Amino acid sequence: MTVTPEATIADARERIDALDDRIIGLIQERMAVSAVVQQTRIASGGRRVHLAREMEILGRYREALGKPGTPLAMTLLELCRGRI
Ligand SMILES: C=C(O[C@@H]1C=C(C(=O)O)C=C[C@H]1O)C(=O)O
Repeated sequence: MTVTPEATIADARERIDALDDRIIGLIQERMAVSAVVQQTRIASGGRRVHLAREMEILGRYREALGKPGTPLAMTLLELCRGRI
Protein backbone atom coordinates (compact mmCIF):
# COMPACT_ATOMS: atom_id res chain seq x y z
CA MET A 1 0.00 0.00 0.00
CA THR A 2 1.41 3.43 -0.95
CA VAL A 3 1.41 6.28 1.51
CA THR A 4 0.09 9.47 -0.08
CA PRO A 5 1.79 12.85 0.47
CA GLU A 6 -1.46 14.06 2.06
CA ALA A 7 -1.36 11.25 4.61
CA THR A 8 2.33 11.89 5.40
CA ILE A 9 1.61 15.60 5.93
CA ALA A 10 -1.49 14.95 8.04
CA ASP A 11 0.46 12.50 10.21
CA ALA A 12 3.39 14.89 10.63
CA ARG A 13 1.01 17.73 11.52
CA GLU A 14 -0.59 15.59 14.21
CA ARG A 15 2.86 15.00 15.67
CA ILE A 16 3.62 18.74 15.47
CA ASP A 17 0.36 19.56 17.29
CA ALA A 18 1.25 17.02 20.00
CA LEU A 19 4.74 18.52 20.32
CA ASP A 20 3.29 22.05 20.53
CA ASP A 21 0.93 20.91 23.32
CA ARG A 22 3.95 19.59 25.23
CA ILE A 23 5.99 22.74 24.56
CA ILE A 24 3.11 24.95 25.79
CA GLY A 25 2.78 22.77 28.91
CA LEU A 26 6.52 23.07 29.57
CA ILE A 27 6.35 26.86 29.13
CA GLN A 28 3.48 27.03 31.64
CA GLU A 29 5.49 24.87 34.04
CA ARG A 30 8.52 27.15 33.55
CA MET A 31 6.36 30.20 34.31
CA ALA A 32 5.17 28.64 37.58
CA VAL A 33 8.71 27.68 38.68
CA SER A 34 10.05 31.10 37.71
CA ALA A 35 7.28 32.74 39.78
CA VAL A 36 8.45 30.76 42.84
CA VAL A 37 12.00 32.13 42.43
CA GLN A 38 10.78 35.69 41.85
CA GLN A 39 8.31 35.66 44.78
CA THR A 40 10.91 34.16 47.11
CA ARG A 41 13.50 36.77 46.15
CA ILE A 42 11.02 39.66 46.50
CA ALA A 43 9.78 38.35 49.87
CA SER A 44 13.37 38.34 51.13
CA GLY A 45 14.00 41.93 50.02
CA GLY A 46 15.47 41.29 46.55
CA ARG A 47 14.41 42.31 43.08
CA ARG A 48 12.15 40.43 40.68
CA VAL A 49 14.71 40.55 37.86
CA HIS A 50 18.23 39.10 37.94
CA LEU A 51 20.03 40.23 34.80
CA ALA A 52 23.18 38.11 35.19
CA ARG A 53 21.02 34.98 35.37
CA GLU A 54 19.05 36.13 32.31
CA MET A 55 22.30 36.58 30.35
CA GLU A 56 23.21 32.98 31.22
CA ILE A 57 19.82 31.79 29.88
CA LEU A 58 20.11 33.86 26.69
CA GLY A 59 23.56 32.32 26.13
CA ARG A 60 22.26 28.78 26.57
CA TYR A 61 19.46 29.26 24.03
CA ARG A 62 21.78 30.92 21.54
CA GLU A 63 24.33 28.15 21.90
CA ALA A 64 21.70 25.42 21.43
CA LEU A 65 19.60 27.05 18.67
CA GLY A 66 21.79 29.66 17.00
CA LYS A 67 20.90 33.34 16.58
CA PRO A 68 17.08 32.87 16.72
CA GLY A 69 17.60 31.27 20.13
CA THR A 70 18.15 34.72 21.63
CA PRO A 71 14.73 36.26 20.79
CA LEU A 72 13.09 32.96 21.72
CA ALA A 73 14.70 33.12 25.17
CA MET A 74 13.75 36.79 25.48
CA THR A 75 10.12 35.93 24.80
CA LEU A 76 10.23 33.13 27.38
CA LEU A 77 11.74 35.50 29.94
CA GLU A 78 9.02 38.06 29.23
CA LEU A 79 6.35 35.40 29.70
CA CYS A 80 7.94 34.40 33.01
CA ARG A 81 8.69 37.76 34.61
CA GLY A 82 6.75 40.31 32.52
CA ARG A 83 8.23 43.25 30.64
CA ILE A 84 11.16 45.21 32.03
C1 LIG B 1 13.52 32.90 37.95
C2 LIG B 1 14.37 33.90 38.23
O1 LIG B 1 13.96 35.24 38.25
C3 LIG B 1 13.81 35.99 37.06
C4 LIG B 1 13.26 35.16 35.97
C5 LIG B 1 14.11 34.37 35.23
C6 LIG B 1 13.60 33.23 34.43
O2 LIG B 1 12.39 33.13 34.24
O3 LIG B 1 14.43 32.38 34.03
C7 LIG B 1 15.49 34.62 35.24
C8 LIG B 1 16.03 35.65 35.96
C9 LIG B 1 15.18 36.59 36.73
O4 LIG B 1 15.06 37.79 36.00
C10 LIG B 1 15.78 33.62 38.59
O5 LIG B 1 16.49 34.52 39.04
O6 LIG B 1 16.22 32.47 38.43
